[in-house]
Amino acid sequence: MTEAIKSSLRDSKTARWVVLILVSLAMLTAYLFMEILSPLKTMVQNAYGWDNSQWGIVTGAQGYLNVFAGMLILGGIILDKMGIRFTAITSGIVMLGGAALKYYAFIAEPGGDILGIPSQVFLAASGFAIFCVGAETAGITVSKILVKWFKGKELALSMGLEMASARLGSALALFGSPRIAAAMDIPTPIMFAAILLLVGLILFLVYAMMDAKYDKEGEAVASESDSSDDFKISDIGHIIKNPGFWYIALLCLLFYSAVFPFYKYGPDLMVNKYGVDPAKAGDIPGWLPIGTMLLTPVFGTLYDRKGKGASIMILGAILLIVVHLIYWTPSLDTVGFAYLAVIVLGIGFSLVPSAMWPSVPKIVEDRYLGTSYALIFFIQNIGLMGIPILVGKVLDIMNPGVSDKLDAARESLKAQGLSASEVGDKITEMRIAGDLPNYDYTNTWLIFVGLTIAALFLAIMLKRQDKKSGYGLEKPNMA
Ligand SMILES: NCCCC[C@H](N)C(=O)NCC(=O)O
Repeated sequence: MTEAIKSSLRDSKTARWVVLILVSLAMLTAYLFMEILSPLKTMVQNAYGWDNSQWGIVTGAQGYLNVFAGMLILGGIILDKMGIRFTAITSGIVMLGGAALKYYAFIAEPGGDILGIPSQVFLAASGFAIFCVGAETAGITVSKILVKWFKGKELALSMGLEMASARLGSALALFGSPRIAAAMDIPTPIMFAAILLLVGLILFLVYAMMDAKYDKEGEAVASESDSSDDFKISDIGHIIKNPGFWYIALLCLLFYSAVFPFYKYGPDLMVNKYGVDPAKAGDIPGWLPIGTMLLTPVFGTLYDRKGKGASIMILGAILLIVVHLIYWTPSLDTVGFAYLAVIVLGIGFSLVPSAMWPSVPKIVEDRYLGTSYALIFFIQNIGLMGIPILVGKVLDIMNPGVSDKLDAARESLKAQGLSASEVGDKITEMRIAGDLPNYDYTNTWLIFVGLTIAALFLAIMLKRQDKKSGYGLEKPNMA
């Protein structure tokens, strides 16, 4: 390896793998924190008395700064202007800062209101919004890192493995978080995840040292200054004139809105509809990222070799409709159906991204690629913000009085001097025993059904546009 380092760090397979491991593990910690609260919805509501709208405010915080303050776009510009090392380390620090604020909201249990929102909800949402700025920026930075080190080598493989590692982070959060919370208390898994983010930041620092060494060799200058991946405001005008871009960006919005918010509400659906123990609420949704880790590279290879990208997206959207119809249908209320649906969701959630992301370069010119991905993520974040908020609001409207009954029980337990954790446990017991009501998700779940039907419509439109414009989405990627 020493010889290889002397010739060029990038030429060393070992060095490339070290880079891949460093950034993949850093992204694992980011995705882990992203979902650390998701499987705790039932517990959080039982312990702190949040209604569903407040849950939506916190889990939808992903987009507040990324969309409204344009931080995702700014992150892209910073990446291009300040470079990979600065952006990777800064995004690590931003994620950690946001995570610390979110942890504070749970450990300090601040009383009172901020801007008419309970302080705990406001601070948890603010922390998550800040964290998500760092996480999205880290995501685009890592893509650029992989291009820098793997272009012309094992690029697709490296991207697939990095994504698999990120998915593992989501799975660990979904399986682990409720167990830790049940054994200790709600703030503890959040604290563990924040500590892991610190490890992620250290990994970015180690990477920065390797990157600096590589840049010193001079070879990287040409590679990093390859402007095809850069974000440029002036490119936006060209991109938005392309109808194919709109079909794929809107498909991305609808499709991801039907999947990522499932992490935020799926565990609570498992408790309320399927009677799952809240300490295992994330177990069934947790199979989704595990399934996608295995299947996405398989479908990616299929697309590379056989093509049919637009058809794959149509099939993925159809599967998603089936999934959400299963979760919606009131009579399909046994755990077997919940597992069946999550398996089908795993297949759908592997099919669509494996065809969607590699299709973008077929629709937009290479020189607009960096800007296009940033814009697609920007549009996607509108859904990742709006859908959790909408679902929470509709769930409250569809379940009049349920939150009030839970509140009344909580107040009387608090008056007996019980801590938030003890109150939460007691409320959970009473809900399991049927002494307190559960939330009925039936009507609310139609939002997800509607999103997937709209996604199917867009996938069909994309295929038609492909025929018209000759993007080559149905053609293999490999010659
Ligand atoms: N809850 C994770 C949000 C990640 C959003 C990110 N912009 C993204 O789409 N990444 C690709 C993926 O499939 O995770």
